Amino acid sequence: MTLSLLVFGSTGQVGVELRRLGGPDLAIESLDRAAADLADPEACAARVARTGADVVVNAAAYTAVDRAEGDEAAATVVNGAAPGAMARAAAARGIPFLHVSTDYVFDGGGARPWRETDPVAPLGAYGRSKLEGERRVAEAGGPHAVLRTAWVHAAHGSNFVRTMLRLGAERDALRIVDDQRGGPTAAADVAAALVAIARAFAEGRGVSGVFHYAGAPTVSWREFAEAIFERAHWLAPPRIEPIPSEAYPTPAPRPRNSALDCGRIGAAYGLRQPDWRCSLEAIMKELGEARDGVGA
Ligand SMILES: NC(=O)C1=CN([C@@H]2O[C@H](COP(=O)(O)OP(=O)(O)OC[C@H]3O[C@@H](n4cnc5c(N)ncnc54)[C@H](OP(=O)(O)O)[C@@H]3O)[C@@H](O)[C@H]2O)C=CC1
Ligand SMILES: Cc1cn([C@H]2C[C@H](O)[C@@H](COP(=O)(O)OP(=O)(O)O[C@H]3O[C@@H](C)C(=O)[C@@H](O)[C@H]3O)O2)c(=O)[nH]c1=O
Ligand SMILES: [Mg+2]
Repeated sequence: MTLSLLVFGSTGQVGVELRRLGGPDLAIESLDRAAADLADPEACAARVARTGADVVVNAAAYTAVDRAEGDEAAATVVNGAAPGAMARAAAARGIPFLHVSTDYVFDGGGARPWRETDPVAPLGAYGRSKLEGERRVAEAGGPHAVLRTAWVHAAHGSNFVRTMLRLGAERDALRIVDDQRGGPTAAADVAAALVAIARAFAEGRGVSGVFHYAGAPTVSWREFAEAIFERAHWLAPPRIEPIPSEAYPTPAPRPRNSALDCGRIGAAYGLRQPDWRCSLEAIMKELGEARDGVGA
């Protein structure tokens, strides 16, 4: 059976990877900012209200963590009010609404991976705005899934992998935070999980709720940076100096422990934590081939 998705956020990391999954079994209509601006929640809701798609997926968000500190009202419209309005429109049609959220809803305390039942306490405006979205999506009352993921990266877009490769080419040494730990997650793996959940809903096997889904093993940003440079064969790797968070001040504090326990999504949907090292191989291959002009 062909599954049809209406996707908001076609130009983002997850949006691009969702489009790549389209094919005979998966029809994807995706909307960019010009087609659906989440700064206008009612316009987005109206778009949902007239869709013929089986499932709506929101991959759009205000993701500039530091910028959100000085722009919280706008971030909260995009990350809170808009998903809420879209989810209510989906609920009115009886179609499932899939939404993506973040590890930054947690305060980063403790050392064990966070469960969906653990208390949330965001440290900054981005996390607060995303939490608002989670709550409004649940309150809409329709079939829904909120996928909390972390440290999303891809061969395209704005992410830590591309930042490291850019800085690594410019400098001999990098100072990287070593006391924030999490699960790097490839956008392609997030997209595949969203499609699996959408298919489950279409087949009557959907389970509503919040689900954690992040890559394994858990590492620090410093360890992730080293793994990136190990695979960037075209670069002379920079020296990496491990630093504490205090040595890298940012407008928004980041959680120290943002590891996510992904047991619930395994039980509900049979989805296992992806090994980010395998996914990173594919991303580095894509970046290497782009450099070599393969496929250009
Ligand atoms: N990046 C990460 O590390 C993580 C992301 N997430 C969540 O995953 C989801 C996908 O993130 P990711 O793919 O990384 O996002 P990106 O930062 O790569 O892209 C954001 C997307 O949202 C769109 N967008 C932003 N503002 C608006 C707006 N006002 N109207 C319409 N579209 C808008 C952007 O469009 P444009 O190109 O026009 O700017 C772009 O398509 C988000 O919900 C995010 O919160 C969760 C954990 C980690
Ligand atoms: C560039 C750089 C960053 N860092 C640190 C800062 C920060 O703690 C960490 C990662 O930097 P970033 O700016 O990529 O991180 P950030 O934008 O906070 O990434 C987050 O984005 C949002 C959207 C999410 O939802 C989160 O899951 C998470 O992926 O690395 C260094 O220590 N040295 C450096 O040279
Ligand atoms: Mg960032």
